[in-house]
Amino acid sequence: MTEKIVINGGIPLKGTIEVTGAKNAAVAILPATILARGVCVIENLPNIADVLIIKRILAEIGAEVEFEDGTMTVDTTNINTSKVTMNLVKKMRASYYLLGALLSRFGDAEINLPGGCTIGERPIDLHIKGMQALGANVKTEYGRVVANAPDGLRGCDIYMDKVSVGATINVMLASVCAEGQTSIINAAKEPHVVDVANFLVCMGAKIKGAGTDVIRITGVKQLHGCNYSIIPDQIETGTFMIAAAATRGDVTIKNVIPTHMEALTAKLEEMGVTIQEGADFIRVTCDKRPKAVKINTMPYPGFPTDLQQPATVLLSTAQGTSMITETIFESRFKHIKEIRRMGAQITTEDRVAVVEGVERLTGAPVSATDLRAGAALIVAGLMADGTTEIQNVKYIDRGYDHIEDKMRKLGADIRREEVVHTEDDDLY
Ligand SMILES: CC(=O)N[C@H]1[C@@H](OP(=O)(O)OP(=O)(O)OC[C@H]2O[C@@H](n3ccc(=O)[nH]c3=O)[C@H](O)[C@@H]2O)O[C@H](CO)[C@@H](O)[C@@H]1O
Ligand SMILES: C=C(OP(=O)(O)O)C(=O)O
Repeated sequence: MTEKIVINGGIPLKGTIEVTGAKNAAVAILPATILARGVCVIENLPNIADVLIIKRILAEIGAEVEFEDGTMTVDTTNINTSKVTMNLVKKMRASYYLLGALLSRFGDAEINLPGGCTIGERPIDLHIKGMQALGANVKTEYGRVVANAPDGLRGCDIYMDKVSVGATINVMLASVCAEGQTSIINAAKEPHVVDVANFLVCMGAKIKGAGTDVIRITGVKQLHGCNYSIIPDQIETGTFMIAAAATRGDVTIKNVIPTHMEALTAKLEEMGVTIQEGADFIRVTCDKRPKAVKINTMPYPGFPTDLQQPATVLLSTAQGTSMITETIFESRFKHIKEIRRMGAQITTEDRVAVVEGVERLTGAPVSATDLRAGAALIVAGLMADGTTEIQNVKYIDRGYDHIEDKMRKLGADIRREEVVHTEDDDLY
């Protein structure tokens, strides 16, 4: 069934909501369970499409998997293949983690090249270079990555040419049971990188330095099952913070780690938005048009690229001219074409967007091109006068756990409807 989200905007969001576990930690930790000899119980998982896809992939390769109320029990003891070539793999980015985990456990792996949001070219050369440095033969052919390490994986120093979340985590997965010590130099420091490292340590791995530029891993013989609870989602938290400011609302977001939000909090404060923090909550209050600011996306602890799209929408009604530079992904401005339909005044050149703040946005039919573009359009619909209809909801469902229910709890007039096709849809 194809669905759309319909929003009657202009209502300030007010109240309290809780965020769920982090998508980008969940989609790495679930493949990491392949490394365990035993049962892993993973709590605080978001109920999102990407998690359900990994669950299906794990089940198809022989794992026993149960998922209920945010907790997944995974027993990977009887996985019977290191070949993961079903179409599901292409539906998400994080399937690249199957490569590191299967190679580590079986000494070989074959996976379809991953999919994920179309926000740039997104090569996986650093993942492959990392596996090769550990002693694996890796080739890409017929849309698949094929790797094997007949002599086993051996620890070494791996210098990352770019800071990459995926490559850092994948090399961690491949090296935790390699012989000797591996150092990942110029490693990514995102909260989900640290969460995956903590999970692996809980399984018996020896990892030091996660969250810094250099991660040192001493290989162990094998890992065991464990119980683990995923960290709160930094990007879901940020999306709610932005939506609160964008609708001139007053929202308390619970179950968060405020230090993960520092880059966004600083920018919101610079815009004139009031932020209050407690040990595990953030309250965002805004009663006027924010001030224009400059944003440069950067690896953590810089401003996250995943929040650039919703932030652009917030700035579309700021006072003054904002400048947003997207340094991570070369095609992450696709949402701008859509929010221009809602009255935003934004020009782009290469990786820079210049946002001339307008008084208000107006509702329009729009379409999500990727996950955070979809989240950005929800924020736009909530702040706009009139009705906004967002098509391609499937992208939003990849990463947000019942977002419209949470927004409704904050007073938003938002609903999901089935798309009824008309003859016009078939014209071209
Ligand atoms: C599932 C997951 O966790 N997705 C996140 C992950 O994506 P992902 O792991 O794909 O992002 P990376 O951190 O790897 O990408 C950073 C940059 O490095 C480039 N690059 C990456 C790998 C590689 O082998 N070669 C290469 O050139 C990418 O094209 C990009 O320009 O981190 C991104 C950056 O925080 C987030 O936007 C995504 O939400
Ligand atoms: C880009 C994202 O996801 P993925 O890497 O899974 O495509 C995202 O979560 O914003």
